[in-house]
Amino acid sequence: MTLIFVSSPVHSDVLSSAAELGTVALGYGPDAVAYDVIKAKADAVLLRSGFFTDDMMAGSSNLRIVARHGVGTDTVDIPAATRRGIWVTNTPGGNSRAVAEHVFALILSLARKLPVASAQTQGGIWGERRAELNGIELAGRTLGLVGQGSIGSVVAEIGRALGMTVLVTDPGLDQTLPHVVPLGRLLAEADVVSLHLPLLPATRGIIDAAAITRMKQGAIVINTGRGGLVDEDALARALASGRLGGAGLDVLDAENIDMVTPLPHNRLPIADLPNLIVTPHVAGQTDEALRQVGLTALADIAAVLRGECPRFCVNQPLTDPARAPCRLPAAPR
Ligand SMILES: O=C(O)[C@H](O)COP(=O)(O)O
Repeated sequence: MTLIFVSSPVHSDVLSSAAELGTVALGYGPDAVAYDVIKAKADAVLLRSGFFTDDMMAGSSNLRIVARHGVGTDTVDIPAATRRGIWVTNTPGGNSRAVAEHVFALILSLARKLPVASAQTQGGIWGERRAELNGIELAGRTLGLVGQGSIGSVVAEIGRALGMTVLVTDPGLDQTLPHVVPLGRLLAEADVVSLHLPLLPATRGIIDAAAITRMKQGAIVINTGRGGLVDEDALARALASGRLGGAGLDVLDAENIDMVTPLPHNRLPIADLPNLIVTPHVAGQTDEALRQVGLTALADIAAVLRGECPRFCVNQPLTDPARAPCRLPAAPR
């Protein structure tokens, strides 16, 4: 009997479809089972947040596929999977709209100081401190996107619809396009800088103290990509001093240590700042996106279990039985 391990909560439609493919073991909830306990029997893993390491693959002798529920594959040891004959897939585009809308939820909340306004009002302060709540309008302002893959493209579309000028830094785009600019120019001109990049050695700390000094006074930083793209200490200093106007973070560097519980010391690296909003890696978490992403991941699990190539493979397992090579997508964005 086929065994599918589902690491973290997924859409109910995804669970019922998974049950049609085989037995489902859950890594969460009242019936939670640790992966190590079932690893010898698992045929497929549907992986949400959390790591999937070489150690976890060792002893997973039936395992054919680790299907990432999402775009980023930074939590999976892909070389180990390739070596061990395990497919790794992801779900590009499935949560782009959800993440892009979350980007604007953060931008608009910061632009209109909604967290402070709501806290004051619910705390019984109605009109007397309204002057502290003056906001800014987005129309006519410049939105700088560092990276423009599938998510960045939707962010750009929404930004333009709100009357913003969009600048993009992305080495993968045609550099002669008028809105494609070097990072230095983007930082100098953008009122809002939004990051849409994978975390790589070259992108770690792309928004650090030096980058912040190049930004406009009062600019807003949004990170829904990966923790570690922003130097959180430098960001906290710039928010506290008023050098930056606000920041919205859906991801934290601590997630790169422990994705599931990224606050191991019960301490947010940056906190208690009125111009900061932090959300717990939920930008892609709408009902629509969860369903779409989960079903896409499951379709690739079904394909691999049938002996077919998955649609969204990010590796080509070395020891997979001979078959027509799958077309590998471009590097993850
Ligand atoms: O990689 C992604 O697309 C996001 O980080 C969401 O991932 P998740 O489905 O594991 O929450």
